Amino acid sequence: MDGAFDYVIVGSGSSGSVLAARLAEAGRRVLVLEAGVSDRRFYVHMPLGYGKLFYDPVVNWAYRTEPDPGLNGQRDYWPRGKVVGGSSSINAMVWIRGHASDYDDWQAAAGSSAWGWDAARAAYCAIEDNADGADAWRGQGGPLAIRSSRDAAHPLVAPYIAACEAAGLPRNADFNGERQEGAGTYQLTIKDGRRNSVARAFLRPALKTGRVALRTRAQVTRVVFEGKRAVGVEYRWRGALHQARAGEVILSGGAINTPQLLMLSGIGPAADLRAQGIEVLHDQPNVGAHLNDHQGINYTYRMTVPTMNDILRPWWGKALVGMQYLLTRGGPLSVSINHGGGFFRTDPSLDRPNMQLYFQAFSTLMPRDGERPILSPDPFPGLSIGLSNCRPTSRGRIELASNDPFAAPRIIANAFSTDHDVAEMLAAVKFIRHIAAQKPLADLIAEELRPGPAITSDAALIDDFRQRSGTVYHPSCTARMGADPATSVLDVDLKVRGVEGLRVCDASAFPTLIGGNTNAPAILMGWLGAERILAG
Ligand SMILES: Cc1cc2nc3c(=O)[nH]c(=O)nc-3n(C[C@H](O)[C@H](O)[C@H](O)COP(=O)(O)OP(=O)(O)OC[C@H]3O[C@@H](n4cnc5c(N)ncnc54)[C@H](O)[C@@H]3O)c2cc1C
Repeated sequence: MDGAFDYVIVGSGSSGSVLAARLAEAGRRVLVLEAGVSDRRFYVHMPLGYGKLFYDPVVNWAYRTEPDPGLNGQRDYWPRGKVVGGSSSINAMVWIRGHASDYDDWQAAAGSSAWGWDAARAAYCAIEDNADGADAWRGQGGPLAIRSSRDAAHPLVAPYIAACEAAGLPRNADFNGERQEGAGTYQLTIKDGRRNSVARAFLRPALKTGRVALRTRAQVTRVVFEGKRAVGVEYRWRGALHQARAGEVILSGGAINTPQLLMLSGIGPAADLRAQGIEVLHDQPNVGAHLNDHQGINYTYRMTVPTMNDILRPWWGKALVGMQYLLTRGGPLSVSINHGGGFFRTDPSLDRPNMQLYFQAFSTLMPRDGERPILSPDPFPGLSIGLSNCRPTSRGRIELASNDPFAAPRIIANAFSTDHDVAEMLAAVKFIRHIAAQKPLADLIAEELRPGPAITSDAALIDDFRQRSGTVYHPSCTARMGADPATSVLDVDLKVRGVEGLRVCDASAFPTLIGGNTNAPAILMGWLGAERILAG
């Protein structure tokens, strides 16, 4: 497999698979090395298999953060896909582009319209095959099937949206349309009742061209350099170390593994590398820095009417929905866990939403440390209204814990480490209660279970979200792109500054965190990244 490739891409995730497909489409020969396993697994394809994948170490890096003072000293659990398709093969399938102005922020950081909203919008329209058809905002005919959860929505979604309206949040039929703010249902990367990962939509068709080779269970251990030029990678496959050479090396290992791999290859903060016994090739303090992630929390209610708990918990219900799924590819197992959602502002003077809502017509009162799968529904009718912040100001970092490439890096999340993030989350959780207090939803609620009616003061609410919140799985910016060499790792063409022949293309390259879920922007990164790479 050595020698004949124009590019070697490390990781087949949201960015890497799209990049591979686009480079192959342009006639280039690409080798994709993926540390994880094949995605040909039932629970990857069945949308509600999400819960089964959440803690499964076979398909999941299953990271733990360092004890986080902002989360009352707890170690948060950070799942990441370790499987073909990367995190797009284990995620909750919500398709959100983010706010248009997020891409103005990218343009400003990159100093180039190549990453601005006009470019992003055109790319999204080309990427999408939206079942609702094309309009000024949506695309149709692209490789990635998107469909709204509207038609399969649980009966409780309607009272939820009506309650949001009563709370002052208008109904919104398309969060990816002209206006992000409002309440409604999500668009999902689901096709014919099956998860539509990047493996399904991009990589598998690309493999058929014969210009892309994929090696699974192949974990890259370092980039191989001749002088300061990257000429290939070293990887472990079937118990032995191998080398793959290519014209260029592109790291698409995600926001945790890419900075780890850069540091293992001698690119990172010099003192930290030396402390691990790694020879410094290029001193780059921004590698692993600027870690940016969304924090989320659920408020959980006992209902007076049936929720999905009532059908998903009993054995006969499981059998029923299982049969329904196998026979028709429909029913509760064919949808995302997120039945509804929304975006709102905690302060009307803000110029864009700063909070995202998730409505789930079931409850799990999920424990933090995985003693129980998250889809083990509670033995009563329950539902959850969750939210996460859009643009937190807290910053964490990724550090090497050791120079062993098979050891997990240290994740220092630093959640809620700024007064800003605490204040806006406090305002946000109060708004959840405001929604739940509105008719017609309020009439269906028996009681608030978490945090519970005893938690009312600001101090108690803050302590509650420090205790119960956690990542919503969107770590980004740890090898970020930017026009300013003093504060970024990559130039506008995604090239790693200070060396030759090496680029990064994944969520670690985001200049700033997008206000919404990160699969769409990671796919966009692969799509637009291919254009930068093909331009030279
Ligand atoms: C549980 C969960 C739920 C989520 N829900 C949503 C959602 O509903 N909507 C949404 O938009 N986003 C969601 N996300 C986030 C979104 O999926 C990610 O932001 C996005 O997939 C990241 O893309 P990426 O290309 O940066 O990395 P990934 O997709 O994670 O890909 C990285 C790939 O590189 C491989 N790799 C890493 N290191 C190496 C190495 N050394 N050698 C070889 N291969 C390597 C990994 O195994 C992986 O396959 C969720 C994420 C998770 C984990």
